[in-house]
Amino acid sequence: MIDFEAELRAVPERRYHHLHPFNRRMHAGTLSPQELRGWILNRFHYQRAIPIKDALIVAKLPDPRLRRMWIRRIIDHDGAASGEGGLERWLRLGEAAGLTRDEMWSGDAVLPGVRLAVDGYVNLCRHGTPLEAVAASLTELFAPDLMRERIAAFERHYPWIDQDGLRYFRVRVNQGRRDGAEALPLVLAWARTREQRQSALAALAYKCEVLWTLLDAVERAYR
Ligand SMILES: O=C(O)c1cc(C(=O)O)c2c(n1)C(=O)C(=O)c1cc(C(=O)O)[nH]c1-2
Repeated sequence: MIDFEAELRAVPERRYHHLHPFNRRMHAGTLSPQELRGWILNRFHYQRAIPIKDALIVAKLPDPRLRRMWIRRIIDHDGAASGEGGLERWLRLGEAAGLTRDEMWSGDAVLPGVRLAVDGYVNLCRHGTPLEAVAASLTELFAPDLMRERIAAFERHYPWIDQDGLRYFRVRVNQGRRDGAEALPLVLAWARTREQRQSALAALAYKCEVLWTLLDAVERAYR
């Protein structure tokens, strides 16, 4: 089992979007305001799809304990009431960078490649097994460290974005750690056969490609 965990962790080590040139430039401080706004706007399209894919996962879980665990992810993003939650915090990030809520909610300016990538992730969760859908979320084992670096990079290089706008990432660091710690044991327990392990590894690799493709599209459009 240790070996399988190492195999799982090796996928994002090689292919997660922290390695993407656009992300490297973000952290080096060389993105223009227009590029950053383009990233935030297109990432909102990803963010708004997360509670939808999580609802698809909840519908596949046979056990009340697991459904309770996974439903919390939907609340994390949608909030328990209007004006709360991760989507709201992402909108505030966008506003701090000079975007309007209408621009982000309308989705009019979302790039075609980003739409396809996000559809790909949602459809994996719609049509895949619970094992594949949960395995795909395991990029979250890597997201918290990336976000901590991102917070430092924003504070240092993009001071024109108000500190309050960064709350999305500050809150998300701990949520992501908890999500990853919850999902990993499920994947390790469910993937018993070689085929199941292969399907989990393939789903995680696909998810890395979704995130990579999103940055490819943004990099090309706003340069
Ligand atoms: O900013 C990032 O680098 C990043 C990456 C990821 C990820 O690895 O998919 C997520 C998030 N952020 C995020 O904010 C988030 O809510 C989230 C949910 C999920 C998921 O697959 O369930 N990934 C991510």
